Amino acid sequence: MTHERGSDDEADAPADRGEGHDDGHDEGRGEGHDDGSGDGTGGGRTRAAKAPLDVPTGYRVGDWTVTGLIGSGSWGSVYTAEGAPGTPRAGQRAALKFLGTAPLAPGQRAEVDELVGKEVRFSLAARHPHLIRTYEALPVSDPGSPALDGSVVLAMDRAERSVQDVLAAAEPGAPVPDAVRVLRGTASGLAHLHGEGWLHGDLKPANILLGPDGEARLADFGLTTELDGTHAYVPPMGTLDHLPPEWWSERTGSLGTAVRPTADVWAFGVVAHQVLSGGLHPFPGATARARALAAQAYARGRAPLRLDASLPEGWRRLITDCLAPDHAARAGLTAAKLAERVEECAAAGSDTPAKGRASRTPLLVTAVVVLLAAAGTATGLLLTGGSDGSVGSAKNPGAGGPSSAARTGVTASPVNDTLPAGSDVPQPLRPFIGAAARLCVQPEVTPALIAAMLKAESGFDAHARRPSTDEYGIAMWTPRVFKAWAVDGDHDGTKDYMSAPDAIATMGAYLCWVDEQLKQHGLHTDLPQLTAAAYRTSTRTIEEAGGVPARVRPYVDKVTRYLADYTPRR
Ligand SMILES: Nc1ncnc2c1ncn2[C@@H]1O[C@H](COP(=O)(O)OP(=O)(O)OP(=O)(O)O)[C@@H](O)[C@H]1O
Repeated sequence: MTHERGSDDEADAPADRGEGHDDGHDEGRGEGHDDGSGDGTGGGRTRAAKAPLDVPTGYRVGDWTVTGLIGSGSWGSVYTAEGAPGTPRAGQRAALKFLGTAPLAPGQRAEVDELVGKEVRFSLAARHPHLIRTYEALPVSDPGSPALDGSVVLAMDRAERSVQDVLAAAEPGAPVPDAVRVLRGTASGLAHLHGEGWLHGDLKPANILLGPDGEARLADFGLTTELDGTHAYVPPMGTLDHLPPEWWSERTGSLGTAVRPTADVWAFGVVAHQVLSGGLHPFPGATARARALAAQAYARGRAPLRLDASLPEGWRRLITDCLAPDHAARAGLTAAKLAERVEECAAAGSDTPAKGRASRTPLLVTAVVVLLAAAGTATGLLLTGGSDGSVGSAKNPGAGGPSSAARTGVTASPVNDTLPAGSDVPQPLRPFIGAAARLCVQPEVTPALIAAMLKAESGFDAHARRPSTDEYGIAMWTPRVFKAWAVDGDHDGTKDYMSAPDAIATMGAYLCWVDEQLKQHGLHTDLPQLTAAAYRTSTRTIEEAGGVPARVRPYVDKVTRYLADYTPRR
C-alpha cells in the first residue's frame, strides 16, 4: 500500500495515524498497534522489517558460544550462550541478541542500521540494577553466512523469564507471584531512565525480564530515545496494548513521532494492572486493536475507566493516575514520583486482591478472552505492539478478530465466504483470504474484495517488490505501515509482509478499519471502491475528497472489475 507521501500525507503514512482524529484506530506495535499486542503487539518506521536470524547451536561470537534460542522480536533474535572454554568468559551465562540487517532491501537497511545503532548505544549505556546489563556489542563478520554477516550481537545478562511469560501462566483475578517486587523494580528502572533524560518507548511485559534473583530488569532499548525538551521523537512504532491514547493523534514528521515521558507512565499503568490482576488488561477487548480502541474511547470521555475489582485501593489509585486520559493530566506523575508511589503502595502491603467484591464474573469472562488473545499474540507490534508488541501486537485471527468484531462481540461475520471456483484466485491463498474476511464484521470486506485488491496490487505475486515506492509482497505493504497493523496470518510467531498469509491477514484487518472509519465519516456509498482508494492513499484523503480521487481512479476501476469477477453469483 502506498500511503501518500510528502506534504500533509506524510503524516498519514503509518496507518493514518496522523489524521488527528480521535478515534479509533489503532495500532501501530504493536500492537502492533498488540503486537504485542497482545500486543499487540505489536510498529512503524522500519522495525517492520523483520529479520529473524537462524543461529545454529555452537555458533561462536567473540568469547561466546550459542546454546539455544530464547525468542525473536521485530528485527532480531535472542539466544542463550555460554562463555567459551579458555576465554575470560569461560562458563559465564549470557543472552545474545542478534540484531540483523542482512536480509533487508538496501533502502530499509539504512534505516534499520540506524535503529540498531541506537539500540546498541542505549544498551551499552544502561547501567542500573533494574536495567538489563549489556557487556559488549560484537559485530559479526561471517561471509559464509550471509544472513548473519553484518549483524551486531549484544551480549547481556541472561534473564530467567519475562513478565510476559509470568502473565501467560497466571490466574486471572489475582496478582502474579512477586507482583509488587516486579513493579518496584520496573518503576525504579524507569525512574533511572527518565532521570538520565531518556524514555524507554516500549515498556511492556515482554521487555521486563526477571533475573535468577527474581528482580525485574527493563530490557529492549530499541525504541529508547533521548528527550529533546518535553518530547522525544521516535519511529512510529510501539505495542498496541501499551501505547497511550494520544499516540494515535500525534503527527509523524521527519524526526519521527513525538512521544512524551508520560507514554512510559501510561504503559506502566497498563503493566501494573496486568501484573496485579493476573494478566487482565485494563481496557476491554479480545484483541489488542479492540483494547486500543477502548482506551481511546475512554480518553475521549466516551467510556469510564473500569479497573479490575480485585485491585487493592492504593494500587487502584496509582493505576488510575498512570492512566489519566490526557497526557497533561499525567505529567505531574513523573517516573521518580511514580517510583515513590509504588514504594508507598508496597509499604502499605496492598499487594493482595481486594476481598468481597461481587462483580468479578463478567470481567473474568472478558479476561479469559483477553488472555487467550494475548497468549496467541505476544508481539512486539507492538506494537506492539507486540511483543508483545513490540508490538504489537495481538492480532491473532485465531484468537479474536479485528476491532469491530471485538467491539460488537461478533467473532465471525456471515460474509460471503466463497470465491468462484473458476476464477484465477490461486487455490492456496483462498483459505487465508477467507479467514481475513471472516474476521471483519463490515459487510463490504469480503473475500472477493480482498482477492480483487491482491490482484490489483501484485497480481497475487507473493514476491512482488517495488522498492522505488517502498512496497513489497502480495499486498504491497509499505514495511513501516505493515508493522503498524501486522497480523500473524499463518500463526508461525512472526509477522512478515513478504509472507502471503501475514500480508493478507493484515490487509483484511486494515481494510476493516478503513471501512469502519469511512462510515463514521458519513461515507456510505461505493464503500468497496472507497476502501480500495483509501488503501492506496489514506482515509483522510478519501474523507477530504468525499470520494475516489482522480489519481487512484484507474486502480479503483481495476479493483472494481476484479471484484465483479470474484463475487459469487447467487
Ligand atoms: N537478556 C535476556 N534474557 C532472557 N531473555 C531475553 C533477554 N532479552 C530478550 N529476551 C527474550 O527474548 C525474546 C525476544 O526479545 P526481543 O527483545 O528481540 O523481542 P520482543 O521484545 O519480544 O519484541 P519486539 O522487539 O518486537 O518488541 C523475548 O521473549 C524476550 O523476553
